[in-house]
Amino acid sequence: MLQLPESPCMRKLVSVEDAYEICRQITAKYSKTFYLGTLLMSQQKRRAIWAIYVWCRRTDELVDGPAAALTTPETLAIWEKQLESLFAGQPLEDPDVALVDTIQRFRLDIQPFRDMIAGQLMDLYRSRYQTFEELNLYCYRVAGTVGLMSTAVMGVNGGYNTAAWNQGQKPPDPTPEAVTLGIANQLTNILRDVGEDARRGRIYLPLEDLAKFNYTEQDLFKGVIDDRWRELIRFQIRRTQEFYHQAEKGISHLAPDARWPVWASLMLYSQILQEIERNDYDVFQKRAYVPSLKKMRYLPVAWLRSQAL
Ligand SMILES: CC(C)=CCC/C(C)=C/CC/C(C)=C/CC/C(C)=C/[C@@H]1[C@@H](COP(=O)(O)OP(=O)(O)O)[C@]1(C)CC/C=C(\C)CC/C=C(\C)CCC=C(C)C
Ligand SMILES: [Mn+2]
Repeated sequence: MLQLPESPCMRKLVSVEDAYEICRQITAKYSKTFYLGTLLMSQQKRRAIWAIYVWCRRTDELVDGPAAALTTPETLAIWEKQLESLFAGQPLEDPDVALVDTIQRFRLDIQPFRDMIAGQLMDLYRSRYQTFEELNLYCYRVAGTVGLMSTAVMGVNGGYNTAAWNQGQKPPDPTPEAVTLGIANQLTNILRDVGEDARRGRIYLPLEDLAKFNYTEQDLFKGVIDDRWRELIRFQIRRTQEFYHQAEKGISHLAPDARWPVWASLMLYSQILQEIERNDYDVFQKRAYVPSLKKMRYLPVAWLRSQAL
């Protein structure tokens, strides 16, 4: 379990180097897929992504972790005050030392961080989404924001303006696609975790979609897998794949050294959708995951795409 501040006291904090090492270890422990992606980046960018990852993970744990029952809107308000302190250059805990360094090096914007806290707040008072539009807003807040934070670190295609024919033109902005990839990842996460969420009384699939396929909340809580369910999930998978497809178009506008890691994480994470199909849409009893060996096989394909597309 990740720790929240015991008390933001006057304790001496670790060095910047040690703080990044703490963030590396936490990223490696909690997310094999994203950690693998960061290993394909330059040292400076990869460390910054670890620092961001740890802040995001800790924010998520406030509402999703083992101590979530103790979290109130007030807890999130305190967390946001702590965030403001980081942006003012004042770390309060060891991993924050790395994030403060990252914020300053990459001139990060505070807004996506605030938006993510707003997303976690939604989890405190909502356990249903009526429409896809409502779900989309939630997904932007908890995951599209990660796309914005990461893109600020990874950088855009700097070579664009140096080409004579591009003089005076702005380089294409990949941030909409970065948000789209975050949303695609979150939609995938929701499909993978339907059973786990149902056991906590939560349904993230839009209720309008359940109705469209004549599948009820009671069916979902009972874990009914039949043709209505398969059609419903196929529909969700297709929609999510469209988000991935849209996101792919932005990758060539990222800095060249960021394209391989992003292609790799996109391909690995979207592969979870195929695993759900392979499990015959049983997301109640089985957790769809991509085996490590298979992940490795995607790396060269991701590399080829990063060079060619
Ligand atoms: C390779 C790279 C740049 C990775 C970014 C790593 C990073 C900073 C991840 C933060 C993840 C996090 C802890 C977010 C908190 C909210 C949350 C839990 C969101 C879900 C992530 C996955 O969580 P989980 O731990 O459940 O995953 P697994 O158990 O390991 O499966 C989310 C699904 C959201 C993840 C969203 C992203 C990584 C954003 C992706 C977008 C980009 C990297 C921008 C790319 C740019 C273009 C132009 C396409
Ligand atoms: Mn969560």
